[in-house]
Amino acid sequence: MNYKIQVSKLKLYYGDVLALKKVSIDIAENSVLALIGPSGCGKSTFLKTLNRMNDLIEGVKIEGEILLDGENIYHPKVDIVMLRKRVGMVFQRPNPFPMSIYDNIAFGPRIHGLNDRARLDQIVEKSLTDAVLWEEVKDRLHSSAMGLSGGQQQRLCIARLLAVEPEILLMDEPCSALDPISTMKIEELVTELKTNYTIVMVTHNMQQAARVSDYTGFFLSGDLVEHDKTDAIFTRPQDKRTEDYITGRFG
Ligand SMILES: Nc1ncnc2c1ncn2[C@@H]1O[C@H](COP(=O)(O)OP(=O)(O)OP(=O)(O)O)[C@@H](O)[C@H]1O
Repeated sequence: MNYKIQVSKLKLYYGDVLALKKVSIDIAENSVLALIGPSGCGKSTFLKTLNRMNDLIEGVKIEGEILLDGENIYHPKVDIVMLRKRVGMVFQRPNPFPMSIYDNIAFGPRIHGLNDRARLDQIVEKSLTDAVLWEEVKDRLHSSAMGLSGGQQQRLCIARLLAVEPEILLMDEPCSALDPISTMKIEELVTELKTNYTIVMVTHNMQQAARVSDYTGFFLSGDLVEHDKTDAIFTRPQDKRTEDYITGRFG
């Protein structure tokens, strides 16, 4: 098995509070890993360590190691802008920029120095096609992205990530603000995207974890209690706490 990310003995402190306690997990390339667990158990904190989003928070201290393609992403020489290009993130609430659909998608490539109009046109069409949004927006590319529905905005945010050709997509409860049909579209999209990307997704919805992920990790109070193939986690968990959680006995 080819591991895209290898996390070993990762600890994260917010000041004196230990929010991640020696988390170790290997994440297979071109797979979907779902992270489940009760509120406040450290899922989002863990997700953010994978593209160093926690570095911005004062008082955060990180120990342990995260390798991306074998290279430590916490090495002082790592270029964080390049890291975030490789490891993109989608948030709970869609956050399009207040500009046109086209400019949202072209934003990243332009920042990275691309200004050729024909090439940008191609990237915009490909990214929107890959995010299964092209057909819905191709006739209004120059209208404001703020006029899209919530579900369309979330797919736009995914298209915006794809435009800079990442390798890993981090998704923090990407469907929590969406209706059931938009949720289904994002789930179908995730299943398609894993052919080309490695995806790590936080979700509160266990049916969603069961539907879209290949692997599932269960967090509790900063511990990664158990991780395995999704099917194994949901049918024969090894740890009593995982079983209690997935059967709804707590959380
Ligand atoms: N910026 C911060 N400063 C201090 N403590 C924080 C910060 N962010 C998170 N925490 C704490 O770290 C712990 C883990 O939080 P985290 O947001 O990772 O949990 P979560 O599992 O994603 O929760 P939820 O499902 O509610 O989003 C919590 O106790 C939280 O209060």
